[in-house]
Amino acid sequence: MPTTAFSSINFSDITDFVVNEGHGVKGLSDVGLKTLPKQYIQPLTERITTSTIIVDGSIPIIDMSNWDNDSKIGENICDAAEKWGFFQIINHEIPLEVLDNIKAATYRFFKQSAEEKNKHSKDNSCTNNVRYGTSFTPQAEKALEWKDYLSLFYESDEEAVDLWPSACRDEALDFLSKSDIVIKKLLEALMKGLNVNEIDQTKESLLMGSKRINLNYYPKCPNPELTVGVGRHSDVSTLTILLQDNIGGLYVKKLDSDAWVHVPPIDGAIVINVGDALQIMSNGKYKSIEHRVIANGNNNRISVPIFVNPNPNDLIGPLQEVIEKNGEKPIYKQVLYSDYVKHFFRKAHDGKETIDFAQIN
Ligand SMILES: COc1cc(/C=C/C(=O)SCCNC(=O)CCNC(=O)[C@H](O)C(C)(C)COP(=O)(O)OP(=O)(O)OC[C@H]2O[C@@H](n3cnc4c(N)ncnc43)[C@H](O)[C@@H]2OP(=O)(O)O)ccc1O
Ligand SMILES: O=C(O)CCC(=O)C(=O)O
Ligand SMILES: [Fe+2]
Repeated sequence: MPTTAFSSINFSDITDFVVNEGHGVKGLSDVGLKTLPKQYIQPLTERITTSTIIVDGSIPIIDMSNWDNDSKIGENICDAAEKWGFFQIINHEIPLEVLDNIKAATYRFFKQSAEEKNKHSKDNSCTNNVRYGTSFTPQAEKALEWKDYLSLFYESDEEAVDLWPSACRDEALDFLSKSDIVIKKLLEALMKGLNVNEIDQTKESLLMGSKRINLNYYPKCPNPELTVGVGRHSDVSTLTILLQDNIGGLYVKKLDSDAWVHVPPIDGAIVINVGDALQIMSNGKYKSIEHRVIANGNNNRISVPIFVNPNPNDLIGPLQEVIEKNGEKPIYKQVLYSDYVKHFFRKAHDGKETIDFAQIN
């Protein structure tokens, strides 16, 4: 439990309590706050309303079980990446136990005291590769988001053993390593769809040269209709492999529309989405789609995305094969991937605007 009693949290101290002292929004939720602090009230335009939600469409569900014998699975993956930018996979061969273990580890990490978690905050962490935080970029946001997170950038098992929090380290490493086979299958199919038939070492670095795993915690929220769990954004990854629990609340923007579609939790499924890096490499063929998470008034929710990324030192741009073999005009320029990511992290969530950084004007 937080050391500060509910009655003594002054509203002007909220940011200090949540952000600086490391209690997070979980700390606010735990003390039974009845009214959403004003710092979390989002403008009307950023709240999801029933008028923008559609119920007559849903992202594809792709069964991976017959991968070795059925080339249609690869085609369906490419189709989903073009038309939705999002899909769910089932029978993906990541053991269910690995998924259960990382969910339990997420709860274990966030159940710790603020003092323990805050050892990994931006100011206190002894490494940039481990970061505990809240909202997205509190210093750049006009309204905060109702989410705490732990973000772990993978360098090596040895480094993780030394530096990642023991509450979740082994389970996070296991989820990362067990997801590798399916990540390679997905990338193989997506490259085939671009007429890239071989993933050599240079391509492998570009497509999956770095990985980051985030543990997201969305505590029960007073007045959830006034705020968001995560604001509208697209991921800056190549691909994101997302494990969500059974609560729901992730919404995806339907291509070329203003409608938002719910991503229903399916036991044992993994949600896959195309990130900006793959949209850029495919010269816009695969879509990195805006998505967001609502806050929930009744339940806590967790999710665990693995962001599969280029290497930070890679230059990313439309792949040569796409331009040469397919005879396309590039719509994006070459940018250093770490510059792209820094641009993303230094501003508040702003929908699809990050990609303007790479657009040829
Ligand atoms: C948290 O809520 C989120 C997160 C997301 C994430 C979606 C993704 O797609 S994450 C995948 C990102 N890709 C990578 O991490 C791979 C490439 N990595 C890099 O290039 C570098 O590791 C780096 C991320 C650029 C950091 O390099 P470094 O040299 O350490 O640069 P800094 O100057 O320290 O950081 C730059 C800037 O970013 C902020 N920042 C760094 N890491 C994180 C992080 N894990 N979470 C949040 N912010 C981070 C850092 O504070 C710096 O900002 P300043 O204002 O302090 O200058 C999607 C949705 C969410 O809600
Ligand atoms: O929690 C979720 O379902 C999605 C989170 C997300 O979009 C992210 O962490 O990038
Ligand atoms: Fe995301």
